[in-house]
Amino acid sequence: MPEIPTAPVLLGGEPGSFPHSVLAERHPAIIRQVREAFPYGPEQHRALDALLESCTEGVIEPLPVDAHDRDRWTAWGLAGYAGRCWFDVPWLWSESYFYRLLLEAVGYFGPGPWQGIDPFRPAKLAELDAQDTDEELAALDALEGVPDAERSAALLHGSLWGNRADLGFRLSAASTDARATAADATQDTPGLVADDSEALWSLLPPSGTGTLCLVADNAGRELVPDLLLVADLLDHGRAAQVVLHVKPYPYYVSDATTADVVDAVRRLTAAPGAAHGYGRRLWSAMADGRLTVRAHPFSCAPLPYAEMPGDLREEFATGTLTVFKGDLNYRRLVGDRLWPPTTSFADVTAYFPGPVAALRTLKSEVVTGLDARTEAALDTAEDRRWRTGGTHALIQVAGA
Ligand SMILES: O=P(O)(O)OC[C@H]1O[C@](O)(CO)[C@@H](O)[C@@H]1O
Repeated sequence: MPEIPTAPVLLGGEPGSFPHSVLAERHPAIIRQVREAFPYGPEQHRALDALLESCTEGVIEPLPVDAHDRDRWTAWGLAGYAGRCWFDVPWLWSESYFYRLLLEAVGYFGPGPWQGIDPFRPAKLAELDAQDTDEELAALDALEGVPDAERSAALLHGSLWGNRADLGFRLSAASTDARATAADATQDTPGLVADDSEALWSLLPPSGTGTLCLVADNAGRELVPDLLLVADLLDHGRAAQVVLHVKPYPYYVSDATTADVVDAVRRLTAAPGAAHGYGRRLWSAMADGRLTVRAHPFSCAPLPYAEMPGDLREEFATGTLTVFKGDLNYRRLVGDRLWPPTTSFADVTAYFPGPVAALRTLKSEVVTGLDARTEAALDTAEDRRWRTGGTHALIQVAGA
């Protein structure tokens, strides 16, 4: 029997560590940002005050008794974690539950007039409306007439590096330039620390029969290039069907929901030039069922994908390829553990029920599948910053 590798689960308790800074600094900053984004009433301000106190100095509070998803969270570990310090439980769990309680505080789950109002929507829309987005869309015109393989590769890289568009990440990266280009990687270290793109293309041949499951990450300037890639794969027969997995409710600040997919497709259809054509084709693909959107509750679970429920496992099993976008999905795919970076990506994703790929910029310390030379070069050039700075990326594939 093959040995299943393991490594310590990331916790948030060590002062000075990256997870600790997320819990101690990023979460209070997110509460501030949300408070300033809407003219909330006194009840919501009081609830946000209470959450701030709880998540910085208090303990994990249970959900209200009438919460619609109390049983689900109990099954996801709340029963064992309620009453414990936020910093002492798995980092993935405390981050995830923080977003659940933030939505509770602003009345997102209702009942009441604030039900369904996404507290992160103003930031998401600002990003979609930014001039940078216009420029990125205008650049699509130059791809018209380019050979298929070249255009598809450009769109794959657009989707990959689009993962830097993460509004939560930028709250902590404000002092650095989180939008810096791939050329930021020093001369001795590659922008792409692993590149299995050939294996990825081999799983999506232009035969027109495959189903791609794309597990989306951020809305706005990540989702737009994801959708452009989807349109390209459908247009050129590399996928007959695409299932886009989004979050059932706002999460990790900028994670995409169905409303964000609608905004992104509308943004494309309203654009001039080639972008408009991509938007129209996506619209048609949604209308005739080639592109469907899925919002499974487990997409917002505080658990690794190794613990996914049977229905989701069956769904992924039917896909020709499942692509996980972004840092958080990567953490959940490989388990949120401090792996030695040379741990095999194939070994840690061996539980997955079909071919699987990760497209991700590195924004947390979780990484697998590097070769020893690359790891050593990165450590020498950048100490540990390469793991969290968002300036490096990877394309990894298993089960090809
Ligand atoms: O949007 P992404 O790429 O999933 O990144 C989420 C970010 O949030 C974190 O979980 C920290 O809050 C990091 O792992 C990552 O930087």
